[in-house]
Amino acid sequence: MKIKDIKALASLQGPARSTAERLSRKCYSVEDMRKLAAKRLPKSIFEYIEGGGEDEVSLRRNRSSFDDWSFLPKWGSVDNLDLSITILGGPSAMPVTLSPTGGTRLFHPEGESAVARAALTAGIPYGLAHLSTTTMEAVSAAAPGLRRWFNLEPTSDKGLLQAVLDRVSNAGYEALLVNVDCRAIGHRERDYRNGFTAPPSIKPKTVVEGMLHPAWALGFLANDAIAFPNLDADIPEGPLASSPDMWRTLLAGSYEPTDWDDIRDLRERWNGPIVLKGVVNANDAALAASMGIDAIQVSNHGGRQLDHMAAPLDVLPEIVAKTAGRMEIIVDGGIRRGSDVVKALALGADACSIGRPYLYGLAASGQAGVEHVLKMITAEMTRTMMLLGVSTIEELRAEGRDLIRHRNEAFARNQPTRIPEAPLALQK
Ligand SMILES: Cc1cc2nc3c(=O)[nH]c(=O)nc-3n(C[C@H](O)[C@H](O)[C@H](O)COP(=O)(O)O)c2cc1C
Repeated sequence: MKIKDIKALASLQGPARSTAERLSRKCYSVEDMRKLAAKRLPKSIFEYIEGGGEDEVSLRRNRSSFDDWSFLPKWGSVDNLDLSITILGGPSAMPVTLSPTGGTRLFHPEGESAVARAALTAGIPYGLAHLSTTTMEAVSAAAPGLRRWFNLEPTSDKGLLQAVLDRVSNAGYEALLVNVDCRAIGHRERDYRNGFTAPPSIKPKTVVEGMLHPAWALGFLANDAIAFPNLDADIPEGPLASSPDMWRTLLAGSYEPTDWDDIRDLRERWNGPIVLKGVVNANDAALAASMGIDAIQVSNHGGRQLDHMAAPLDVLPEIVAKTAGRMEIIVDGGIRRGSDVVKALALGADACSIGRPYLYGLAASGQAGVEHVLKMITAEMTRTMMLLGVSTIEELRAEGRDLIRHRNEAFARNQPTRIPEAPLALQK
């Protein structure tokens, strides 16, 4: 080889000029971003994101359910590939939304505002947690123009409920995401073992963890203490931010609708769309549709609540059949690739939602990290649809069941239809 050939081969890269460029050089998947987040965060904080309830069976199933489905691509032209959809009466650049996550400033000082700006850049809706660490008004101000949904933890006190609904509406949130899977808090044993409290309390272990993760610790100490300001008006006992037991206090029950009457009541009070989040039971989905609920988010809370719960993808076909187009269906839990979104849509979902993937991005690199995660998912969806042979989401959903097959279905098809006769020699 001549010197000039070697020179042509050597592609020396200069230093990255922006965080986005740095990420695009070293982060090719959500899993890569997860590893970056794991390096940046103290173990107890990272495991708070990662963990699930009890033995984490729901958590693992969420992921494995996607591996059970295989693609059957079709050959044909793919023109003007378009990922955009209409969901809850408005546009989204792709069939992905950002699911609410409480305590977000624990992971990065810019917290929910950074997530909101990234969602705006990507052109997709963001569901803000009632237990967010930034006020709903500040998130609105950070990303005007963003389609904002609010994750309501309803209270049985109707006066208080109405005050929260008025505040949510005044702050420009168009839809409510109402939890129906949090009547008790899941037993997240990683958190207990790690001594995780929110806000983090200072123990010798916390100091050591902070020293080992100086970038996180500096950001954490230089910014406002973690608090849940959306609750300020409605928690009579004062600043929950100072109580290490606040998660348990909050989720002990008083914020959950006790039954369907509360959902009916909410339907009458709120003019915009309502999404029930945490439905996996097809009968509940049908009941919600009959009450004029606009959508459900089929979800097991990312495996963080009830363990041994069905994976959303596994129950999706049944729910789609039972609701028969009467409501929109969003699916979350275990989505880590654009191809996962394509699978859920092929099975009849209208959109998917993600939690941990965008938190990994946020923890690793703030707004740029969330944007990079969304760019990767967009690129993966685009590539998957191209290879599958579909150009639009409408086409994907219409042809869905012909383009995807469950492993048990494939196995059943390959089984002989009758038991073969024994060879003559053995019949005697
Ligand atoms: C750290 C963390 C906090 C969460 N907080 C909330 C919350 O406040 N309200 C809620 O409805 N769901 C919450 N979720 C669940 C997500 O909205 C979503 O259902 C779940 O993360 C989806 O699964 P995935 O993380 O595998 O994408 C939280 C999830 C995580 C990881």
